[in-house]
Amino acid sequence: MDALSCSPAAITNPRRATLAAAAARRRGLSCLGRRHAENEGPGSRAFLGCRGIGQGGVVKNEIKNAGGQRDRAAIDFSDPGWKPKFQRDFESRFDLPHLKDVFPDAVPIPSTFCLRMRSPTEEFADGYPSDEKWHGYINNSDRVLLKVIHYSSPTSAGAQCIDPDCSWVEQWVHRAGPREEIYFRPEEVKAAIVTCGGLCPGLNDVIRQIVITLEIYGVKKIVGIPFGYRGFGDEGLTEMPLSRKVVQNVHLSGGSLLGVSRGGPSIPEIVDTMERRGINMLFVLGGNGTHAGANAIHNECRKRRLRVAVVGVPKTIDNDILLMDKTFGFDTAVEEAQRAINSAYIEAHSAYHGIGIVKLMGRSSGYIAMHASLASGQIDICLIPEVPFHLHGPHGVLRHLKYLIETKGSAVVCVAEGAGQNFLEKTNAKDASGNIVLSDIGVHIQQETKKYFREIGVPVDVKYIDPTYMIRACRANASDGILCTVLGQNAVHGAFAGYSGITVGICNTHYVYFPIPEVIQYPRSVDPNSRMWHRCLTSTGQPDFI
Ligand SMILES: Nc1ncnc2c1ncn2[C@@H]1O[C@H](COP(=O)(O)OP(=O)(O)OP(=O)(O)O)[C@@H](O)[C@H]1O
Ligand SMILES: O=P(O)(O)OC[C@H]1O[C@](O)(CO)[C@@H](O)[C@@H]1O
Ligand SMILES: [Mg+2]
Repeated sequence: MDALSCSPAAITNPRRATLAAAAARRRGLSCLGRRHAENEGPGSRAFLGCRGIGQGGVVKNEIKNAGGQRDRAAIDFSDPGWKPKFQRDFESRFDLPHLKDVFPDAVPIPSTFCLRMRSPTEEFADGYPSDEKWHGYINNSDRVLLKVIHYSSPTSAGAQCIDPDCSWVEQWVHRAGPREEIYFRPEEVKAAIVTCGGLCPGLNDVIRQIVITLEIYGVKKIVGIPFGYRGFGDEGLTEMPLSRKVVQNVHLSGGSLLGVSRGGPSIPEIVDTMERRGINMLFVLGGNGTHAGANAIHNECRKRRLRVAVVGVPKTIDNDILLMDKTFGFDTAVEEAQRAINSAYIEAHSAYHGIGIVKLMGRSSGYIAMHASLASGQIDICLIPEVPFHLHGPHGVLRHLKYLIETKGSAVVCVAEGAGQNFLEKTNAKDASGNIVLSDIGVHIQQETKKYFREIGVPVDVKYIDPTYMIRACRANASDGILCTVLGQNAVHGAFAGYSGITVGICNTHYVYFPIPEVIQYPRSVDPNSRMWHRCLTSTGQPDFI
């Protein structure tokens, strides 16, 4: 069935095609679309069949477009001018909010960031230093291409098309980096850094780079807000003065120098505190929730007409922020997960009928589980939230485990924490930030596995490993260290350039700024029709579990 599911035979034989389409749906493939494409030729019908788009020329575009966004507006593809209109809309969506939007008369000054001649101890009594010959700045009009694959058909694996013909539509986003003109005088800046949400490898590296870069601009007043947004509400939590000296070695250990938290004060309370303390540059390190907060702080500052720059740095081992190649900490988490997987493999391999089960983080996205499975090459079954599965029944995970025990003698399962929540009783519990507290799928699979093999009278030795907090409390690896360095520096450049309500990211290996709302519309998740998920299936050799 698997072999047939997208084969030409499935396309020409209607019964097989039905079976194939069902199998493809289970895997999240676009086989149905391919069948239509073969029968009716390429173009809009194929696109309709593939993605279930509505009738007629005006198409309610519910798919993810090439920017990874769910389109909000209906696009009339019969209009020959739809493409430039789309691009204009895209450009305005990705335009970066700037202080000049609120203060049109704001006058920039030449940048104080110059690598040739800066001295961090310099005072500005005699004017700002400058080096007109230095060409290290980014032009405000520099752009980076958001998506680089031209899919020739919606049926291509992982295709993200805007229109039925999958036309090539260039989508440009703003290049990050130092600008020649800046909108803050360094001696008037009080910069604050806050780290929110769960821990993530690299937080200290980013804090360190923000401090170092601020000092190179000439900023003297730099503080850390203790324990996330909570530090803005609790007067007992005092600001931590930061300098190059303080942060020099912080990247050598994991965690956050400043501490983290979930929940905290309301947005007006946060902005009240910022006003009271004279904070006019805020660097916010966190995930989706933190960025929603950062954007709300930015809006509140605008409402109050405060000259404040709020800049985010996306932090999440889950890698669930839209549009970027990856978030910092993800690589390290995947690498650290290898240790747990390898231990589970050795335990399983050394035991008689050994089964190893490893649960990895990933509330709604299976990136860590998928990448860790791919990297290790030791996983037989990878289960992620994006791909439904059965535990029991002829196509269930347990039946496949029996097959693996019979044929290989051992097996290793990697499950993301958000997978298979439908099997578990909902707790209805929420954390301080309002995130649903998930039930433990790892423990459930462990129990069901033991029960199943007991019932069929096959002895197995099940070992369960939950390295959850170990994979995010460690220090950043080299590749994350570099990513953190660049993101931290760019966050400072963005703030000095006068942008606010933005975040930094890596996009096709280049560094960019995004308006915050564009990256937090919903959590980024693994596309079951992506080449990466297909590669994972190829590597594990697992069948559909539906
Ligand atoms: N919609 C929102 N508006 C304003 N603030 C928010 C919002 N969602 C969350 N926050 C605040 O942001 C902070 C972090 O949120 P959350 O705990 O969801 O972590 P996160 O940033 O998503 O990171 P993680 O990836 O670790 O979950 C909390 O202090 C929370 O109160
Ligand atoms: O136990 P905590 O600290 O609330 O964090 C758990 C959550 O943090 C995350 O790692 C996100 O950072 C999720 O994968 C996980 O659900
Ligand atoms: Mg979150």
